[in-house]
Amino acid sequence: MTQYIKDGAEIYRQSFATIRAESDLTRFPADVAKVVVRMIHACGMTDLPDDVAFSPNVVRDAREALRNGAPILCDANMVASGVTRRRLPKDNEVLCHLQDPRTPELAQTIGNTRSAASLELLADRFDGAVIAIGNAPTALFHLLDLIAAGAPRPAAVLGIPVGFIGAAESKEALAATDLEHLVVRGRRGGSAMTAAAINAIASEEE
Ligand SMILES: C/C1=C2N=C(/C=C3N=C(/C(C)=C4\N[C@@](C)([C@@H]5N=C1[C@](C)(CCC(=O)O)[C@H]5CC(=O)O)[C@@](C)(CC(=O)O)[C@@H]4CCC(=O)O)[C@@](C)(CC(=O)O)[C@@H]\3CCC(=O)O)C(C)(C)[C@@H]/2CCC(=O)O
Repeated sequence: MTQYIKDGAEIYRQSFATIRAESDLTRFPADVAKVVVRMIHACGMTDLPDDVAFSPNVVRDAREALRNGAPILCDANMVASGVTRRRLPKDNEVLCHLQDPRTPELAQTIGNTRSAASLELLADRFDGAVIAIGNAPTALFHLLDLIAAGAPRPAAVLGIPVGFIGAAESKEALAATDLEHLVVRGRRGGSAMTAAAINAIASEEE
């Protein structure tokens, strides 16, 4: 029989110990460090901390919002699917409107992607929400434009889209705002990493 670790809790324990041994987390406050550990866990890149930028209250404010029942608004179903529901403190709604029948038409009307349109359809839920962008740079750009134009302000924005076209630029644009935010600078990001960040914020347990 092949020998390997079969105990899920032990796998997690050893993973987090390895991440903490191999990553430099010293510049992060304890609450942000826990989030970054879980993001590394989702992508296997122990140099990820070099690219993480954040506002000081992002974890505190996002956590408090979730405890008050705020929804989590996502740009992709992959992000929404990755959120572990049992970690959510108030059985919070996790919403993605990509499949909403109104999305393709709105995308045509605004001349943008379906990802951007799907987020616009959630604008009446922005107030105090936690917004998680893990895939689409256009969704993040559009979110910032909507807020600049007067849409309600979310409690926090996790801006972690991956890619080559607009990903780095959209995250720099978010980091330049006064919104509570966490970003991974540059091309790296993705739905798994973003869901992991939400999961870490939702519950303080590792
Ligand atoms: C340009 C797009 C990018 N997508 C990337 C990577 C992945 N996307 C996957 C999937 C299944 C989806 N991506 C869409 C969001 C789709 N992707 C785009 C768009 C064309 C435009 C977004 C943008 O540039 O801002 C976007 C379509 C749109 O009109 O918004 C998706 C909706 C496409 C679809 O299935 O219709 C779909 C989302 C599914 C969901 O709801 O979860 C991948 C799994 C690709 C694959 O199939 O291999 C992958 C997942 C990456 C991740 O971790 O999330 C990029 C590389 C991010 C790229 C944007 C940047 C770039 O440089 O091109």
